[in-house]
Amino acid sequence: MDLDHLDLNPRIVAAVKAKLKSAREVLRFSGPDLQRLTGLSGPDVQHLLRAVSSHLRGGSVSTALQLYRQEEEFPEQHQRLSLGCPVLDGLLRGGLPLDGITELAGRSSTGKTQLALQLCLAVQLPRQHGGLGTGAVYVCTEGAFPSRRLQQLVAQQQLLRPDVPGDVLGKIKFGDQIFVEHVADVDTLLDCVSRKVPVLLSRGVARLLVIDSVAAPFRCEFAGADSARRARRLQALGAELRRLSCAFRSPVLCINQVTEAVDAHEAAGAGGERTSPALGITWSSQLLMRLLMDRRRPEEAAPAPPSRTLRLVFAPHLPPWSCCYTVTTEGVRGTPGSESCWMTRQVRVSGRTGLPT
Ligand SMILES: Nc1ncnc2c1ncn2[C@@H]1O[C@H](COP(=O)(O)OP(=O)(O)OP(=O)(O)O)[C@@H](O)[C@H]1O
Repeated sequence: MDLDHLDLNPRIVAAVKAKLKSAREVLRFSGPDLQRLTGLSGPDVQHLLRAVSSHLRGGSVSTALQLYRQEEEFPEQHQRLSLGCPVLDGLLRGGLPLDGITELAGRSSTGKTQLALQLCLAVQLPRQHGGLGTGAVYVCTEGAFPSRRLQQLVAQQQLLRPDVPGDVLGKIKFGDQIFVEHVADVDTLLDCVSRKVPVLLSRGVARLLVIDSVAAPFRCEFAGADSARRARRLQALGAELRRLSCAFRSPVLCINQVTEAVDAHEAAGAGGERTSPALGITWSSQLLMRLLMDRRRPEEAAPAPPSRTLRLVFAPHLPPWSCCYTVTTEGVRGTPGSESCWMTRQVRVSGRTGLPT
């Protein structure tokens, strides 16, 4: 009997054993109830409760480092959705977190939609290959869903994913598990994420939500004077997306546009950044993680730097990194060996942030 192992006066143990069978049972009663039941005094009952709780807790406190190292014991908590590229997955420590909103921002033609489509295929793979074994919901707010490009990516899966056996890829009907919805305004978008998407997620037919793009309806609908109403709607959207993500342990990927500084003076005002994601601080505060894609135009700085770069702007669990990537017929791939910490580089170059190099 575990009551015998408690570090207590034998008199207290005997009184408890007369009425209860285990230490766990002790915690079902309040202090006064235990006094009535066992006939012990108030201080004796306090000793008893302290001894029982420390015995059941095991007497140890886990540090954050210990929890981090317990990855194998708690695989669910550490599960990620693979992006289908070992370089990008390595930088993201396995891929997208399942709880929270990830934003993928960038200029036009940087490859945001390409990466989102790649994720819609990756999510369908079994868990041992980095997927979640189910489909995706793709909400388009501007333009039509790129079905032809999706079919091309499906046909090229074997080349993009040589790590996945051909028979596993052959069995999956990739095109049948992507649920596409077109919405044109903020009301329809909110209605879609609060009524339609939960049905698909709750039935388990999808575990990834992509919104391409989140900025379009908000930019069209709200003029400058309407900023308070826009902020409220953005908060409502963010709250609903976070609720869905946490309730169904499903990553939410929101594609966002960027605003560009027109001259060096304006860029200096934005911390030296030429581009900044649209929708401002109200939207930024809804995010778990922000990724920024960039692509140099031919007319931009020579000697030519790498033409496409992906940057992790912020994430609570990751250092700030960037890497080069390519977009080919097969999909989006990080360039091996191109990874670097952009914050260190920025501090070295500008020396303005006050952080040590
Ligand atoms: N079949 C393909 N083969 C190779 N590269 C392709 C193919 N289709 C698209 N791309 C590349 O992807 C880029 C466009 O990517 P994508 O449509 O994802 O851009 P985006 O960032 O979503 O832009 P926007 O914000 O304008 O929608 C093109 O610049 C092109 O280089």
